[in-house]
Amino acid sequence: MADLLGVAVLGAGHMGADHIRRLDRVVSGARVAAVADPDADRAAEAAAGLDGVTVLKDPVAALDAPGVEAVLIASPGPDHEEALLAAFRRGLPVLCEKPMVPDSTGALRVLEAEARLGRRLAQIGFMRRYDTEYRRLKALLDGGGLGRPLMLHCTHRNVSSPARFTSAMLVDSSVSHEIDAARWLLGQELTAVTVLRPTPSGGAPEGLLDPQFVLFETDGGALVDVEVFVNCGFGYQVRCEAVCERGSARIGDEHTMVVTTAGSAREEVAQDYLVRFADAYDREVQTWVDATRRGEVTGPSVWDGYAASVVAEAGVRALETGARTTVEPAPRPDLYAGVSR
Ligand SMILES: NC(=O)C1=CN([C@@H]2O[C@H](COP(=O)(O)OP(=O)(O)OC[C@H]3O[C@@H](n4cnc5c(N)ncnc54)[C@H](O)[C@@H]3O)[C@@H](O)[C@H]2O)C=CC1
Ligand SMILES: O=C1[C@@H](O)[C@H](O)[C@@H](O)[C@H](O)[C@H]1O
Repeated sequence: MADLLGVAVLGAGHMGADHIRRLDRVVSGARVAAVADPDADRAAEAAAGLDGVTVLKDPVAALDAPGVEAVLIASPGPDHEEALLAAFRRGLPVLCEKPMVPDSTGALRVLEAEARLGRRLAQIGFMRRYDTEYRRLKALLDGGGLGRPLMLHCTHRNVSSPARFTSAMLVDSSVSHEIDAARWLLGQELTAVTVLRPTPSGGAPEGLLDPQFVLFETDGGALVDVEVFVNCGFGYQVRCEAVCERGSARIGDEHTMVVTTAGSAREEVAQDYLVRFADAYDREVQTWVDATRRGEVTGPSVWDGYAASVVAEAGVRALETGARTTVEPAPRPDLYAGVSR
């Protein structure tokens, strides 16, 4: 391996451009070796000023560009499967943004492909596992001092949703974070889901079912509820309160700045995930680079990505039918026994 890990970044949109900046200027031990985006202008803009980088339109060709030793996938979710399978064929380590693959059949193909290799190559971008507040909550729950967790109450609000955001994406893109966080925090699998939909907000685009109220049941007898509201208009708010037998703990209120002026004080609310989770993304990518340079794969696994897709797909069916829907995952391959829960 070269002194710096050569990374191909596929997709140079919001997340891809931010990860390119991070690889170039924030994390140590890596460099951007290739940038691919079908939108050539976007790729060129994101790669501007970087030395020794190949800029292409074809994401698969980027994997064969000079100096590429690892891949960061930041294309839209439905494009992840092709990129993951192409990386696996070349034996390249991957950090893949969430959702790993939004449809569970495609996610299963990726799971089976990695299991056939017999070794882990991919880490999935559930960055909340690297957030300081989430890690404190996880340590508290694991410590057992508050007793058994009974419920998680979660809030996930975005100022506005991107163009082409669908009602299903509130579940399989936005709530995919809570699905992973709940599995990780509780160490339990989500077994059933119900989605309720109030009259949509007047601030939501025509036809978008926003907000939604999602209720999960777990195999450990806990309940997880999520208010997801992606056009709330006022701020990016992600909260989680764990209610346990002997106490409760809440995260999500810390990321703020209190501004005092002219006789009053007001709290500023982060406007998007790039601000709220900046530290988490930095830690996630640094951890991935360090592990890759050691020849290891750590963090959320392809099994975690698959599990999130199966749960989210049941959630989308629950949204469409209004019925409580059970989650029916494929068996967990031996490769993932005991991995990162
Ligand atoms: N971890 C997190 O908090 C977040 C994760 N994401 C995830 O990051 C991924 C990208 O999302 P955004 O950057 O917000 O989308 P975006 O729409 O801003 O950018 C996507 C880019 O991918 C390009 N693209 C389309 N097809 C491609 C392909 N086959 N190969 C390579 N590039 C392709 C598009 O031209 C566009 O430039 C998604 O999986 C999304 O769910 C997005 C926001 C936050
Ligand atoms: O992953 C993300 C986006 O794709 C999603 O659209 C947002 O709702 C989330 O807050 C953000 O973290």
